[in-house]
Amino acid sequence: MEEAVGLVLGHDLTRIVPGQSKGPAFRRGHVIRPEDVPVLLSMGKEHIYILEVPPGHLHEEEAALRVARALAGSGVRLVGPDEGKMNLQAEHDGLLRVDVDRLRRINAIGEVQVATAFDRRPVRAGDTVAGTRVTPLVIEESQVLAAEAIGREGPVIRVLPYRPLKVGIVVTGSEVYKGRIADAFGPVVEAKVSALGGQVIYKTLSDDQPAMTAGKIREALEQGAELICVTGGMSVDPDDATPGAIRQSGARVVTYGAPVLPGSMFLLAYIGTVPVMGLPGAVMHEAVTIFDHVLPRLMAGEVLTKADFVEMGHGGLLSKRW
Ligand SMILES: Nc1nc2c(c(=O)[nH]1)N[C@H]1C(S)=C(S)[C@@H](COP(=O)(O)OP(=O)(O)OC[C@H]3O[C@@H](n4cnc5c(N)ncnc54)[C@H](O)[C@@H]3O)O[C@H]1N2
Ligand code: MOO
Repeated sequence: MEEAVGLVLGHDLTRIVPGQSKGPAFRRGHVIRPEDVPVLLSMGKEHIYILEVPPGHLHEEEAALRVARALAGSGVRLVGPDEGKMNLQAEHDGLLRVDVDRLRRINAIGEVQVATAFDRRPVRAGDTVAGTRVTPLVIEESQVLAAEAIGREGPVIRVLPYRPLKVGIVVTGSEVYKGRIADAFGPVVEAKVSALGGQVIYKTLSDDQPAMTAGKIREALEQGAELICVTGGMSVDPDDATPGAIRQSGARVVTYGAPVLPGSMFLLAYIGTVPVMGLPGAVMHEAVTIFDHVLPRLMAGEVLTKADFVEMGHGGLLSKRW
């Protein structure tokens, strides 16, 4: 080890003090000093790597940087390299999109590793949405070129911004309309819409009468709503009039019922290009429901079809810890 004094480190050296810290104690390019020797030995380094990159090969940091550039589409910025790893961060709040097929092909190259969050996850500005590093300290450039070729086919990782939509909320239920209980559903919907940058421009109560609810949906539309949420009355009770009311408003129903729990009695319809959602009681009561999966997609401009809902069953049993 003492012979290493004066030589140049080939990669960042990580030091972990359990329960306290993890990070690079020495960085690539550091010239080893005599006082570093006991620290290196305390980190278990009796031997160290000195940088030497043969022709046709890349150092791990340059490789990770090039792979990260190949992955990053709009709304994503690069951070690093640090300990050979590059992170991709969301530049703004939005819907994460991962091209899962391209991701799979890049990870099949061999020694290029790319980990992402799940496709279509809502993310916040500054969230890390993906990370990449290569396995060896020195990698054949051909592997990086293969990743770059896949990246040129189209973006692998993007964050789509939310559109600042004008939103209408129609809260149904005779108990709320007649003032027997206070509305607890409207505030939940309003908070989730506002958190994604939507602006509630219309909010009203309606009795469990299809004609009244349909009329209020039309009123929201006339006042400029670009997305409409109708709450309650979505289930099988004779008083549950909301699906019929949404149909009566002239909306084209994409799905009534979805393979997601909680929230299986959800309805999505469109009046022209304006989405109209029917939100069942669980959306008021549970922290994470189908609403949290569908709203970000609509706000990001996706137009959903029945096939999109059919796909939701796998993973559709939602966890409170999501
Ligand atoms: N036999 C079946 N039972 C149930 C089914 C089913 O398919 N078959 N579906 C279940 C599901 S899923 C849900 S969710 C619930 C209720 O869904 P609804 O959307 O019909 O909810 P409501 O009947 O309108 O209300 C239920 C409950 O919540 C209160 N509520 C509703 N809106 C408000 C509001 N704005 N503020 C405060 N409280 C509100 C309402 O008073 C009721 O107590 O049905 C399952 N059962
Ligand atoms: O549609 Mo209910 O909202 O699953 O619990």
